[in-house]
Amino acid sequence: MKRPVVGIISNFYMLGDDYPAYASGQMNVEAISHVAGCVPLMIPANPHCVSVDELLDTCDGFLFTGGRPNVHPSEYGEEATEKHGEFDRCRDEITLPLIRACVERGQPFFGVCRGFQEVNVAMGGTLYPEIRELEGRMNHRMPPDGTLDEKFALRHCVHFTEGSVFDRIIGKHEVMTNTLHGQGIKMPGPRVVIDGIADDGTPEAISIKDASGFALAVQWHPEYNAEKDPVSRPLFSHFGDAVRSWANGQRPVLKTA
Ligand SMILES: N[C@@H](CCC(=O)NCCCC(=O)O)C(=O)O
Repeated sequence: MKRPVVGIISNFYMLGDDYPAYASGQMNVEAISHVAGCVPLMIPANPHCVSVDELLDTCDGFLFTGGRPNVHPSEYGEEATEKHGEFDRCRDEITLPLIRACVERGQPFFGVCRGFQEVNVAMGGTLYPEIRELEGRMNHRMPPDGTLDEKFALRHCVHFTEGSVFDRIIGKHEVMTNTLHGQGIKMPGPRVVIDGIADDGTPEAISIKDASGFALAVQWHPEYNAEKDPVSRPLFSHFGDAVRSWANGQRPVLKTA
C-alpha cells in the first residue's frame, strides 16, 4: 500500500569549513518511516527553494523537528539579545506560516523541541531565552559530554492533564522524558493548550484548541528510541494514523467544545 508523505523540516548546517548542507537526524527519519509508517521526505527549510503552498500540496503531514538556532524574538514582539543565541531566519520564514496553514486546514503536524517552540510562536505565544535562569527551574539543556544514550537519557517527569489528548494517546498521567533545550514557553498563544508540564512547571506538551487535525507538540525528543519507547511509540503511531487519514481524503470536521 502506498505510504503517505511526511515532510521533515531539516536544518541548515555548514559541514567542515565551506560545505553548506541541509540535514535531519536519522532518528527523525526512522521514527516517521518505522513507527508512523509514512515516507520521510526531508525538506530544506529555505523559502528560496520551497514555498509553503508547495509543501502543503506535496506532503500529507509535517514533522517540525528540533534545531539549535532559536526562533527570532521579533516573531513574538521582543528584541534580540545575546542570550537569544543563533537564529535561522529562513527556517522561521517557512515553519511559522506553515504551522498556521496546517492548523487552518486541519492538516496533521507534530512539533518537537524547536518545533514545539515554533508552534507556540506561530500561534501568538512567546518564549523565554534561557529557562535555567528562572527561579526554581532545572537545567533542561543537553549534557555537554557523554554518549548519545547519555545525552538522550530520561531526565525528568512530565505530568499530563487528566483527559488531555496526550493522556489518552499515551494512557498514562505521568511519564519520564529526555530534555535538550535552553528556551521554553513564556506565554502560550491564545489557542495553545498546555497539556503537560515538567516537575519545575516548564510546559512540555501542547495542543491547539479547536484544531480539527492532529496538532500536537512536545518539548522533549520522542524521536529518540521511537520504536521501543512506550511514550514515543504511541505518539508517532497516532500521528501516522492522522496523516494516513488526511492522505485518504478524510477531512476532519471542526470540533466545537
Ligand atoms: N533552540 C531551542 C531548541 C533546542 C532543540 O531543538 N534542540 C535540539 C537540537 C537538535 C539539532 O541540533 O538538530 C532551545 O535550545 O531551546
